[in-house]
Amino acid sequence: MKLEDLGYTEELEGYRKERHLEVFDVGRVILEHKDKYVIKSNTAEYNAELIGNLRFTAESRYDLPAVGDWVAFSEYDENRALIHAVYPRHSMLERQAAGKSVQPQIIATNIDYGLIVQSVNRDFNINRLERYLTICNTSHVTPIIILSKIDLLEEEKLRALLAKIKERIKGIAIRTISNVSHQGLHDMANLVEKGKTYCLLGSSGVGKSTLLNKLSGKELMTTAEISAGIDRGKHVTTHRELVVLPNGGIFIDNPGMREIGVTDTSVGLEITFDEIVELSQNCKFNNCKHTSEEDCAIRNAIEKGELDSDSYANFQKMEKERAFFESSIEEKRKKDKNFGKMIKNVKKQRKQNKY
Ligand SMILES: Nc1nc2c(ncn2[C@@H]2O[C@H](COP(=O)(O)OP(=O)(O)OP(=O)(O)O)[C@@H](O)[C@H]2O)c(=O)[nH]1
Ligand SMILES: [Zn+2]
Repeated sequence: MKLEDLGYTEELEGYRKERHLEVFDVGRVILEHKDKYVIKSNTAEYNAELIGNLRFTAESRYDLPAVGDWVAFSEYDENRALIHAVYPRHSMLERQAAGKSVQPQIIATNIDYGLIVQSVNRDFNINRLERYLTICNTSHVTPIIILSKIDLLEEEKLRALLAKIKERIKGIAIRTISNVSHQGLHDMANLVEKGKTYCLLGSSGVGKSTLLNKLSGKELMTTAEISAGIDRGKHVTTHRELVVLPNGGIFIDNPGMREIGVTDTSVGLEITFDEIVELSQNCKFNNCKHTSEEDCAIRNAIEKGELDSDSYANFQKMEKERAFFESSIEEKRKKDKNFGKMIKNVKKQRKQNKY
């Protein structure tokens, strides 16, 4: 493998020379966990940590590596490395938190294309599409719209839907695919450029993982689960967040990416799962957790085969993610508020002291 296969460019090589980083090796961050990283070079993968200087001089999260970053590193032991510097980024996907967030959360960096996936059946929502486009545009990521599950829509309706989108959203590439009939998958594979980095954006269940598996020509999500062994002797099974497909495209798929989707779909949760929301209103107890309570409408419906248990499980998962996201946003707001109060108090104090 060459570094170019991981997305390395002449600009990065130029920077390397300019900053005299040739004494170090070059690698790309493929996994981040707390302050531990897994980086991939043209020859191997390393469990890496930051050199103290990088950690202590960092003024903010932006100065520290994230998945997708290029870093200067040195190997100090077999497959163990120290990260000395982070190369400049050409794009960065951040968590779009409401208000000014105390600590920015970088989801991934150096992404060329954002594949915004919406399924044509239940997920399709043009407002949300525009929101994803905005996320891409602010992040310097080129958006491509992917309409998935077209096997579930008549051709005529699909044509009408495309016309509706094109009327409102202009100048953005649109592709239609089905992971079932395989329509459009060939086109999709041809669209993917070697050495370019992609990320899949979109709600849970629209077919992102399935698409990635199809493009990779194998069951990627399972084979990518390799033992990372971050602590010696203790092997942790971790899913690599950056993978190179056989067609040369580099895909970043990490949990944070999904949370972008979840935050934006929080409103849509109740629409997508209207049946579940409606059912839950028929439970005997208002605070029913749908686990072991008597006369639970949800469990009854699942037992009678009126409600798909997979669908319910998916709903629960998304609901949990949404609740988690909401509470973390709430926490941030509180912190911001406290900080604001502190500033106000200091100002007041100053006024009183007349300095
Ligand atoms: N009919 C139809 N079903 C599909 C298609 N693609 C995926 N599915 C099904 O949709 C469900 C969700 O697919 P996933 O690929 O797991 O969706 P995802 O977007 O990765 O979801 P998360 O991992 O939760 O973000 C699965 O049951 C798939 O079998 C498609 O093109 N047509
Ligand atoms: Zn219940």
